[in-house]
Amino acid sequence: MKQFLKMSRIPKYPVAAKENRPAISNTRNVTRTIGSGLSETDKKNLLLNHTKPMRNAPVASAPAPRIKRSATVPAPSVVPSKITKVEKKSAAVAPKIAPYDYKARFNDLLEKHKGIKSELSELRDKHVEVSDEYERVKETVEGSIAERDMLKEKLLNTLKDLRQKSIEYESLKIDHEIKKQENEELLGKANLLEDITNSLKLKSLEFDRLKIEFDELSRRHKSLSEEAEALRVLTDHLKKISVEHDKLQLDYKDIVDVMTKTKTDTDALQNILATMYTDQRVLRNTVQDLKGNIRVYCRVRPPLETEASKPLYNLNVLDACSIEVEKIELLNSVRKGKSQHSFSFDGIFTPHSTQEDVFAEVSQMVQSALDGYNVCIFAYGQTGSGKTYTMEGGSGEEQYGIIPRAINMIFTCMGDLKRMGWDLAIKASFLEIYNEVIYDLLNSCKDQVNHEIKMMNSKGTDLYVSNLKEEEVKSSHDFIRLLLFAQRNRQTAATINNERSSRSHSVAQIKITAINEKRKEKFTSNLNLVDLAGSESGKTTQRMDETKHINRSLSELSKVILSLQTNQSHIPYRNSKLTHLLMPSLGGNSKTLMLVNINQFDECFGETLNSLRFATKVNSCRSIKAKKNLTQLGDL
Ligand SMILES: Nc1ncnc2c1ncn2[C@@H]1O[C@H](COP(=O)(O)OP(=O)(O)OP(=O)(O)O)[C@@H](O)[C@H]1O
Repeated sequence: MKQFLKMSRIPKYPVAAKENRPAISNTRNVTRTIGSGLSETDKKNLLLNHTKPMRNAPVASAPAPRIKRSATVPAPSVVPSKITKVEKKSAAVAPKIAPYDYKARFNDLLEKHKGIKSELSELRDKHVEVSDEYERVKETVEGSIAERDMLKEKLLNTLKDLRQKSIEYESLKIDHEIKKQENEELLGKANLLEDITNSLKLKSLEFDRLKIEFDELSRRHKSLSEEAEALRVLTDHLKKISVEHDKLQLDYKDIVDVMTKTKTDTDALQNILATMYTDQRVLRNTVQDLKGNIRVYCRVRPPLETEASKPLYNLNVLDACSIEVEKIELLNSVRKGKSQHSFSFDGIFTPHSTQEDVFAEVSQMVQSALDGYNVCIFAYGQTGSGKTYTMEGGSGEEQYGIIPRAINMIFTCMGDLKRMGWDLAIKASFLEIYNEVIYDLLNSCKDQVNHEIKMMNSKGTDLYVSNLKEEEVKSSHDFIRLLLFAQRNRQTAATINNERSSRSHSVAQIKITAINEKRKEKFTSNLNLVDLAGSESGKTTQRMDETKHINRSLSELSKVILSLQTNQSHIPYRNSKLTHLLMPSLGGNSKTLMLVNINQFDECFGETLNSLRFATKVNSCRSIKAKKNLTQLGDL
């Protein structure tokens, strides 16, 4: 009932607006209504009404705090009637105070006032709490409303955007559709293009192949054109040749006739030539026979530059064949006075004579060897008189001595002889006789084998040296190579044995074999080219043995020549290796040429006289006639 009364006294003013509230102490009714007028359910409803809009109210609806709430509060006019009823009811319950008892009634009222006052105070506290809560809720609601408004705006914007995007999407969709169509169209075109590209590729390959074929054909065409041009030129040329051929055939017939006649003439001429050559040989031989089969020439060596200061004896060349040597002895010497001697030979070579001059005379002897005679050419004289220079010569063709010139001549004449039907074979050997021992100069082996002079046949007309190397020579170059090899071998030996080359006889043997198949003739001849050891007497005992051998072989040579001169029945060839070896070249069936080499030095006057005297002796043996070694092939 109390509560009901409290509720009926709810103030007319809205509770939320604190500042607008009237002062509680001024209105007793209002205080009472607020302190006890609200039930718990009302309070809850009141709270819910304030909070509900936050959760459940639509965002768009604005809060309506006071006006609506105040509307829910019962109008003040109604409240008095209700209070009246309540007072009536409570009056019925409370002990009845006598109306006159004012004091009691006053105390009762005081008590009631106190109760109402404490209730009012509680209500005030609660009101404050509720107001605070309300303010908080209000703030939250306002924040939520602002947030809601913001979200609403955002939502609106988003919706706008969405609408815009949707429009754009629609337009994009349309675009996409268009693009899709276009893409499909393009795909179709691309497929078409791919087909076209593929077919173009095939065409390109075909084109390349055709280009290669075309190039090949062009090249062939070009070469064929060139060939055709060449053929055309050839055809023209052939036409000309054909015309010339016809002409030549006619000429050929004439020439064949002429050649047949010429061949007959040539044969006749060849016969005449062969006869003439034979006659010439006979004549040459006759001349040589008349000149003598042993011929002697004297050669005077010119002093060398290094010898310019050496005193010379007088040497007068009297004519082409005679010289006079003269030495005036000093007054204080043992042999005082003038020593003058004259000598005559087949020819004199002065210090000015060249190698060519010498060979011009000697070549007749080489010719004799080519004509089939055995020939021996030897150089005699004291050491250093120019024997080796005369026989072998110096370096360079101009300085060539008799040996290289002889071989050159043989090979030059070989061509002429071949034209006359003679085939020549040349063999060469080189040996050295030192202290009566034969050394093979073509054998470079240090272990020297034993060499003996032996007879070729029972007649004893031909000799050979056992174990001697004999090389076939195909050209003068071959021969020069062998000559140089022999020279080197001789020099090596000379180095081992000092001055051996001056103290030994060196022999170059050239064997010529000629065959004329047509005339059935054959001959062999030996050309011995000898560089004798120095003829002077030994000056030291160390050289005595050598000198003995040299002197012996030279005196044996002298003896042989003298025996031949005096037509002795026994010729002592075998007394020395030298004479034995030269037997076929010195004997009746041979031609011999001796070159006596002399110096013009005063100190050599004695040895010069000895050499000239020996040469004179040899020169006097000229009576025996040489015989050609010719045989008929049938007799071989
Ligand atoms: N007619 C010449 N003209 C120029 N120099 C020459 C002539 N004769 C010889 N000589 C030179 O004189 C020197 C001696 O000559 P060579 O060696 O031929 O003498 P040799 O009699 O053979 O001596 P040996 O008996 O020692 O062998 C050499 O240097 C040679 O070149």
